[in-house]
Order: sequence, then C-alpha cells, then structure tokens
Amino acid sequence: MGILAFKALSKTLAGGRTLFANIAASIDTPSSIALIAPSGHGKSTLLRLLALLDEPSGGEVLLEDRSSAGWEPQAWRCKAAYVAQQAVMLPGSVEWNLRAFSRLHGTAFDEAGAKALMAAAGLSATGWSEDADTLSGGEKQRVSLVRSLLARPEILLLDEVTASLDRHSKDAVEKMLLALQAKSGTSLVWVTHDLEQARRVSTRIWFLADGSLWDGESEAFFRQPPTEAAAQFLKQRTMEAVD
Ligand SMILES: Nc1ncnc2c1ncn2[C@@H]1O[C@H](COP(=O)(O)OP(=O)(O)OP(=O)(O)O)[C@@H](O)[C@H]1O
Repeated sequence: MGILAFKALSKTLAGGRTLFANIAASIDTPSSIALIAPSGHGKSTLLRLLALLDEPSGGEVLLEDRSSAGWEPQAWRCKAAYVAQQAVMLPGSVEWNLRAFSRLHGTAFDEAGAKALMAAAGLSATGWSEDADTLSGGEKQRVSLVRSLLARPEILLLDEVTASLDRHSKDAVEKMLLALQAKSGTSLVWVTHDLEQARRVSTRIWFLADGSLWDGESEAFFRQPPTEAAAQFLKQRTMEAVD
C-alpha cells in the first residue's frame, strides 16, 4: 500500500501566478525526503496541500491509495501530521499540550513515551507543569514536535521545524526524527533552507523550481545537479554560504 502520493497537482495563486503545475510523486516505502527550492517557489504551499491545509488548483493527493476526497481532514492529519515553523501552544501547561492527542481521541496517554521523546528533544529539564506560553521559541517548537509524535503519524510534514533552534537542539531533533524513522518507519518530509541539513537527513530530494518537481536520490542531486535550475540553485546557495 502506498503511504502518500500526489498526481497532476497544480497550484495557481489568486493573482494568477502558477507556483507549480502537473507535478507528481509517491512515497511507497518509509522515506526521509528533503523538499527544497529557491525562496517563494512553493515549498510550504506543497507541504500544506499534502496536509489538506490548502486546496489545489488541480490534481489530487492520496493517502494509503485513497484520494483526499474520501478522508475526514482530521483523520488524514493524524496520519500525515503537519508541523509548522511557528509552534502554536494550547493555553495551559506543557503536560496539557503533550496530552492533547490522547484527550481529543480518548486514548491512553503514553507518559513513558512522552518522557523519552522530551529527553531526546533535549527537553528533559523542562517542567511539565510550566505554562507552555512561557517557553522560549525553540522550546515551544520542540514541544510541538513531541506533541505531534505522540499521535504516532505515518508521515511527518516538517515545515522548517529546526529554523529557530540552536545547533545543539537542531542536532538533537534531527537525531530524534531519524531514530524514529529507523525504529517505526515514520516517513519524513523536511522543508528546509539549510542544504547541509537536507543532505544530512534525506535520502531523497524533491526539488521544486520553475513550476516542476525533480524527484530523485539525495546524493545524486548534490553530486551532480540534475537540471540547470538545480545547478544554479546550488551555486547560489554556496555563494551565499561563503558571504
Ligand atoms: N494563501 C496564499 N495566498 C496568496 N499567496 C500565497 C498564499 N500562500 C503562499 N502564497 C505565495 O506563494 C508563494 C510561495 O509561497 P511558499 O511559502 O509556498 O514558498 P516557499 O518556497 O516555502 O518560500 P520560502 O522559502 O520563502 O519560505 C509566495 O510568493 C507567497 O507569497
């Protein structure tokens, strides 16, 4: 059974600008994919379409081989969890936030699992009774990630989730997610501006440019850019890194 797929997917903005047209890809085995593109080319938009948080202009998205039309959006997002760059905490304590999924679905709260994930995210010192709103941006980001993981999604749609983290926390989060993938087969789609991160965490690249999607092996993409747009993009980013 396929995990997640999209077919003939298009997105044209209200003003008439087409971000991408007729793109397709499928995730058939647990994968870690970096979704990269020049700024403004539609990475977040594509990720949001995959989470049913936006409507495509054409085409369809499928989860477990079933088109999104046949899914309740909530049920879809339990399996394909979107994690935003700006973490939103529910009013209340850290624990209240961590218990959100089990409260909503009437399932048992996996306290041991939550503790292990909090520790893996570098948050073992964070008090569970603390008001979540008083946490730093980086702490909120990691609590939000742990909260998503407690729903045991099949796939995580990660929108720049380490952008607000320092190097140490970023390493911890990458390690935690890759370990989860190895252990549970959770697929990961990382939107990132950080090409070093893309190279570290992915075995597959989705490169979005000029309205098209290139889908292929990560190492091959970086070793020998497959298109002129990819070559330009990597050159530009290398120059920016040197500046
Ligand atoms: N709901 C919307 N309504 C109008 N324009 C939008 C909407 N969502 C995104 N856009 C526009 O679509 C373009 C692509 O945005 P998107 O955030 O998907 O790109 P991105 O590749 O993730 O960009 P960045 O790397 O800068 O984060 C941008 O020009 C943005 O302003």
